Amino acid sequence: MPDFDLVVIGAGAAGLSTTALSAALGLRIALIERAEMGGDCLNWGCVPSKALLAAAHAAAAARHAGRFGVRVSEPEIDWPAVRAHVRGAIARIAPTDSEARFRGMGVEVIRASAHFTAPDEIEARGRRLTFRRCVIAAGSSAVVPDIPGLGPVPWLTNETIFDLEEKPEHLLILGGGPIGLEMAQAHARLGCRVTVIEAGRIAGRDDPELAEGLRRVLVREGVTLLEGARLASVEPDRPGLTAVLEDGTRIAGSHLLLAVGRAPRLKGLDLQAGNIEATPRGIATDEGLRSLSNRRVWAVGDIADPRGIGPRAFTHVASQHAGVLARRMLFRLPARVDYAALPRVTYTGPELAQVGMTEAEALEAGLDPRPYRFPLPETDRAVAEGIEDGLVKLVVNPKGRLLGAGVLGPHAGEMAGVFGLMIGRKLPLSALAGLVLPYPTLAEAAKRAAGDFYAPKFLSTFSKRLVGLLWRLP
Ligand SMILES: Cc1cc2nc3c(=O)[nH]c(=O)nc-3n(C[C@H](O)[C@H](O)[C@H](O)COP(=O)(O)OP(=O)(O)OC[C@H]3O[C@@H](n4cnc5c(N)ncnc54)[C@H](O)[C@@H]3O)c2cc1C
Ligand SMILES: NC(=O)c1ccc[n+]([C@@H]2O[C@H](COP(=O)([O-])OP(=O)(O)OC[C@H]3O[C@@H](n4cnc5c(N)ncnc54)[C@H](O)[C@@H]3O)[C@@H](O)[C@H]2O)c1
Repeated sequence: MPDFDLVVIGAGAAGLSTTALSAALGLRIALIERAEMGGDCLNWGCVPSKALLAAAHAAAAARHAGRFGVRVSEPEIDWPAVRAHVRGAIARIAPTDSEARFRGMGVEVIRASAHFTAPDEIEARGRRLTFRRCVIAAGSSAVVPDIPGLGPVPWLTNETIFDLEEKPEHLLILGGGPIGLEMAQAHARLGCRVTVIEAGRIAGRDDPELAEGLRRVLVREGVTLLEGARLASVEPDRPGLTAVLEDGTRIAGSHLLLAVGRAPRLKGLDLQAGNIEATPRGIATDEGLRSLSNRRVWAVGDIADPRGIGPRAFTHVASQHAGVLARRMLFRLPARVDYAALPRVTYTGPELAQVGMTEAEALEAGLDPRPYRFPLPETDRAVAEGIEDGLVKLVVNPKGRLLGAGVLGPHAGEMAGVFGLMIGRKLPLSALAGLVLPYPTLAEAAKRAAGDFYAPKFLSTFSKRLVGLLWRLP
């Protein structure tokens, strides 16, 4: 008889969702966490970044109030108070992820580092635990690239940037993905000089038209974006550092944030002892998240690398994984991860939201996509609120099925749910085109874009003739 029905390694978003579901269904569980309960999302990811952005957006709103006839002077940034707001947001949410809450569910929470000692055994804090099933939810951490001179430079990652006691004077950010862009705008709006060094183009996974709109906003707000730029080396300075690009450009900065992607936390798990196969992208699983080599073991969240699909580092994916696991591992029903309707949002102002495929991805998949666009500033709500940037772009197949949708606009992430529902439930585009939306809302742009798909048929010569004929009837 094993010690536990289930051992979960990692109490981040993925491990906690899995544990909560399994505990509610009566399993005997050990949850092992070596650092903070709540993992990256609560402590060093989503929550602190969104809290910092909220402070930054408040500063931007104050700066722009003048155009509505509301005059305020340049906002003063009280950095310790901003930090207190960030810490406060974490503290407010922490009880939900706490050891006490999970102990209350009957879970044994062990605060230690876990590693495999056998295919059905784990060791934590010198204690050996046997299990019937094990779920690896050890997450990912920031990639630290091999850059000459990086050693002596005090670089930052998401695990340290939220603890800076003083506002950075000139923040250099390596990488223009979601982390780089969110941190760039947050710090720029809070009064720091910011330079982003991006090897490709910013928001490289998002639709280029939407990324272009975001680029304009960031540049207007004073962020220096160096795209197609390669960092050759860094040199320590007192204070700060100098970044040297391959073309010889030298940029002096006070701090350097590394935001060039994530790597799965495989080290220290002793996967070999557990007979668990892994790739550099994570634990190799089937599409239902079960290890390919050890059938007692499953992987969820950032560390899972489902075959042919690959990892996706989002908190909502961690919850989706827990749902797949519950169906497959607990109820033995067929279930697999499916990202066809997956939303992702970069929480800049404006937000950049993408659901499902971009036009380029649909083209690559040979789906003959048709793009339909509507600029947000053309909606009455945008006019009333002085919104000058934004776009809705729908990617539709020839039969009128939504394959993907992108929105650049204020609170764009709030529109993502509707698109996710349409793609996930395979609703025809007419469902969106015919939707009665409250007036005036920015979401009307999505309805107008959908309407353009039907406009040629609706306004055709045939339709006009038909109406003409019907009009003559008594
Ligand atoms: C700056 C930033 C902002 C983000 N913003 C968003 C956002 O707005 N929206 C969104 O959806 N996603 C966001 N993400 C991504 C999101 O945070 C991750 O996808 C999510 O946290 C992954 O959850 P996880 O449980 O897989 O991993 P983690 O949260 O990393 O949890 C894994 C846990 O396992 C523990 N662990 C590791 N190894 C061991 C071991 N051997 N023994 C015991 N414990 C171990 C770790 O200490 C950790 O607590 C952001 C990420 C970052 C870095
Ligand atoms: N709002 C959100 O949902 C949110 C926010 C932050 C992070 N995340 C998650 O975390 C993941 C990681 O984010 P990220 O921004 O670190 O990684 P990323 O992989 O999304 O982007 C990294 C960027 O760095 C660039 N890059 C890589 N090496 C470089 C180098 N040597 N020099 C210059 N540029 C280089 C890449 O071209 C890319 O544009 C995201 O993909 C996402 O899944 C989500």
